[in-house]
Amino acid sequence: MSVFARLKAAALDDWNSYVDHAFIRQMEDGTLPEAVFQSYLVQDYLFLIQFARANALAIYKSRTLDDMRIAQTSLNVIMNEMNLHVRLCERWGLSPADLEAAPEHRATVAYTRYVLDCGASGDLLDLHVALAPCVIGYAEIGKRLEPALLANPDHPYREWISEYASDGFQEAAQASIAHLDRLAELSLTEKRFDGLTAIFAAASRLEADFWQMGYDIADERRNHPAGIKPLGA
Ligand SMILES: Cc1ncc(C[n+]2csc(CCO)c2C)c(N)n1
Repeated sequence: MSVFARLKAAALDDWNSYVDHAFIRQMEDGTLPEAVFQSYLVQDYLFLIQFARANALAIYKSRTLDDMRIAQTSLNVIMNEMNLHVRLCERWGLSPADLEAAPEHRATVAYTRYVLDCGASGDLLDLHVALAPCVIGYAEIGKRLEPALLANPDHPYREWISEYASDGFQEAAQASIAHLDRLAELSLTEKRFDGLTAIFAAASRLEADFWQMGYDIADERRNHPAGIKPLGA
């Protein structure tokens, strides 16, 4: 059993609250309101900037060139992934500069700084366990949503789904599962497993909160159309 499979089994409720969130179900059947998706995507751009930093931190925390290359590859994947955000946001009249200038929502701050702190205060295994729900979860979600895309080529979220269902992302997730096993061989003890499960469970819950944030920003906007500017507007 891979370390990832053990972590997922140990934190299954938190994992499911993330990969089976209402946001994913509504995306699957195409009923996710566009305003919710938009709010999510703007924050996700800001999230990716911080995750680029987390991968830079992974290079700093690496002791071998192999570990460095893995973080470097991940950084490249993130830079590519941001093109999707730029492309989709352009259609709503938002430039990359607009995206970068958007205020971070508290859910974005909570998740990204939590991961960065796992890496700053822990070792490379702690950091990669904190990063695992992000990489592996999105690949699992992409695969789950792929049939909806095949059934409807005009699916409103086709670009997003095909990005995460793509071979590139599926391979990145497999590489991440294998890398966790290699890191664990060096430093995972049974005593450490509970602490790593706590990190994995927390990151999964923060992913679930990230989906929820899309609805919260859209609600805040609806309730204060011209008034108080909500966080992450
Ligand atoms: C909230 C949130 N969680 C996960 C991802 C997906 N993701 C982020 S970085 C990366 C590749 C790193 O190797 C992947 C797959 C996202 N976009 N937004």
